[in-house]
Amino acid sequence: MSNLAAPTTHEGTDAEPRIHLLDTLLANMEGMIYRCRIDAQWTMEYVSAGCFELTGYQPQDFLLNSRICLEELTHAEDRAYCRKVIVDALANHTRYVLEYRIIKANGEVRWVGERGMAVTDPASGDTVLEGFIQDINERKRAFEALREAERRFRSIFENAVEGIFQSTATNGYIAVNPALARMYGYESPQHLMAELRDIDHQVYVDPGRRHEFLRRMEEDGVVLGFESRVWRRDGSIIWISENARAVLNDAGEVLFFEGTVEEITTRKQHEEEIRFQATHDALTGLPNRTLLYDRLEQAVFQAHRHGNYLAVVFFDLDQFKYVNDSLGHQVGDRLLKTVASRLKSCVRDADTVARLGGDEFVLLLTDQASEDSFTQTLQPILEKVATPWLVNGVELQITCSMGVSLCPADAADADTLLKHADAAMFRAKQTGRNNFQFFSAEMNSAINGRLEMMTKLRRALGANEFTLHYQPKLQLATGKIIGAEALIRWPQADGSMISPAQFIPVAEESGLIIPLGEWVLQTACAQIRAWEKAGHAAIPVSVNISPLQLERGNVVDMVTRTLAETGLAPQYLELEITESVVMREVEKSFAILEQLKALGVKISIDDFGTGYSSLSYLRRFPVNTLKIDQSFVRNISSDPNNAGIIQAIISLGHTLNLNVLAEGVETEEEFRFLLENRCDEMQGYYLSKPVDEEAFVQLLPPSDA
Ligand SMILES: Nc1nc2c(ncn2[C@@H]2O[C@@H]3COP(=O)(O)O[C@H]4[C@@H](O)[C@H](n5cnc6c(=O)[nH]c(N)nc65)O[C@@H]4COP(=O)(O)O[C@H]3[C@H]2O)c(=O)[nH]1
Repeated sequence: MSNLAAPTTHEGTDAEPRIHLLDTLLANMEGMIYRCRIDAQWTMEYVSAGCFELTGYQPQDFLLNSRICLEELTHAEDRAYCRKVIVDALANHTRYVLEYRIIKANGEVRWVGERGMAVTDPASGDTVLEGFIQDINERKRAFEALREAERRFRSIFENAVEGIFQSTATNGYIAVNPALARMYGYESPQHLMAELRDIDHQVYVDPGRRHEFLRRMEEDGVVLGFESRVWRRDGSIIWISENARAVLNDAGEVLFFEGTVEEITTRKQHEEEIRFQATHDALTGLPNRTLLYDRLEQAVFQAHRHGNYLAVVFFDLDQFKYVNDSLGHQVGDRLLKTVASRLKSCVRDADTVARLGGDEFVLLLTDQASEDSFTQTLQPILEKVATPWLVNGVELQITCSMGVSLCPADAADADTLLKHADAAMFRAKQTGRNNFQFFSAEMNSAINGRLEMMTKLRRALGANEFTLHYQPKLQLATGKIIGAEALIRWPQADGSMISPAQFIPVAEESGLIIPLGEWVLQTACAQIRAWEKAGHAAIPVSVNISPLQLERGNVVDMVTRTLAETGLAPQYLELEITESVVMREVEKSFAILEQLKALGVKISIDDFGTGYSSLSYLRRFPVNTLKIDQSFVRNISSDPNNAGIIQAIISLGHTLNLNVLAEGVETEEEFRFLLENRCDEMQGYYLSKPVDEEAFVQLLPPSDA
């Protein structure tokens, strides 16, 4: 052993080659083989050549501590540890294994690994240590880096806000982090893993959810944004979103799944709120038009499929506008809420009560075995809605009208069913309200008739097809014609006339009454001026103002403009407003009438006696004339009630200093009665039917008469 620093003796020549081999091996070995004494310096007796590579010192530097000793070479902080491990091994007669730092000759600190054992020197009989020291700096550094990375990842795992899990394909968890345990309501990850052994049933609320998770995993190897409802430990339910992937082995087999879990309950609640708002009515919480259509389409589908009946009920409160106008919107809203809950209480859970807006509701009654069973549902609704309710200590009552269309009998699609139910509701209103009507084919033709009429009306207005007739008014005391009522006429190509009773309601319904009414006003005013200019005595002409004109059209502006355009003095224009319209919106009507009065035009209340005017209102209203409705004039002799009513109206009118006119006077008898009862004026076939302008002009007295 040429580079052995200590002298060694070997007996026998056959040992030479072995010694040579050992020499070579020891010299070329990475690391240092040593023999040392068990003393304070670990005094070296033998050090192999690898010593230089390992420490930067020559083997001779160590031998018998000539320049440096092993104790000194060892990093000061590790010396005690090294000594303890060795001493313990000696005591236990075992090998020792150490990892510690040395300080090389150039001052560099490096990690080394050492293993060795105590041996007895056969020559001296002393116990010495023989061992091997190797540089493990790189391995140690890699290990440290790994440990650091592991520590960092564990910290992320432990402290993440999101839940993190590893789970098996067979329904159990391998690892979960504290966030997931908290999210699912468990004390710790350990508790969660101990208790949740069946993810399929214990975690997911909706059956088949785990199956879906596994299906997607199998298909794509990942599951992204997987939203589910899951149980918490206390039985409550939360929404979660999972992102997960399959971890595979080299053979491509699934080892486990790992992923993250985010709680999204609040987001889901917001989404749910937004969805609810988009599909429900804010005031009553009932389904709105959008949701109604959805449900209706489904119900139609089901009715076809199962052969059951479906009823679509159009529901509208009677005179709801009065409640709103007279008691205010707050009371109106409360009423609508009350109605909504009453309606719900009358139908089954599977049925739908929706609000379309205003006081319009739609009911979908499904799954009925026969058409008759609907009647049994609707009758109680009429009664329930009409039950009085208390508002600020005052008892109020409101009724409703309903129209019903049936699927499949009346229509097979949602739109037509709704349209038919609406038509039937219209009929219920016409037949005195507080009732329900089933749709009939004849209603359908009425709707079509109305639609056709609307189109024709619009065209006729553009083509200026209308004309005015005038019906004279007679002053009973003098027998003189003192005015006229302008009445619209719609002559047809065949010489016939369409009655205003037919087309005025359609014009009202379509809004066409606004331009039509303006045309009437302008034509009448221009006509009076023309008569005047032609040398006839100027007489006032009255024009009918429709409810919609009063409600929507700006009547005051229209009259002001027309008077200015035609140059007519306002006292020659009289506006006839129906009593029921005035009474419908008392305050609004009052304001408009005041402004009209200020313009100087006259105002008469048409159809008086049919609209329940109260005396106090009449006194306030700036009107000139009460026109007794023709229904009272008719049969005066045969019906003493009518005679009494007319006498009462005349006397009331005179008390209030108003002019009283009776319309629809057809007979001498009626004429005499009115004369005797000091009615001021009359109008009717007895004197003249409404006639065209040329015929009317013959009735007019000359200007100096
Ligand atoms: N049986 C009978 N009827 C008599 C007698 N005297 C007059 N009449 C009719 O009674 C109606 C009186 O007009 P109204 O009550 O305002 O009722 C009017 C009015 O509400 C409406 N109307 C007519 N022209 C206009 C108009 O220019 N504008 C508006 N908004 N409505 C109009 O149409 C309704 C019907 O008008 P008309 O068919 O012209 O019917 C007129 C008139 O021809 C009589 O002695 N016996």
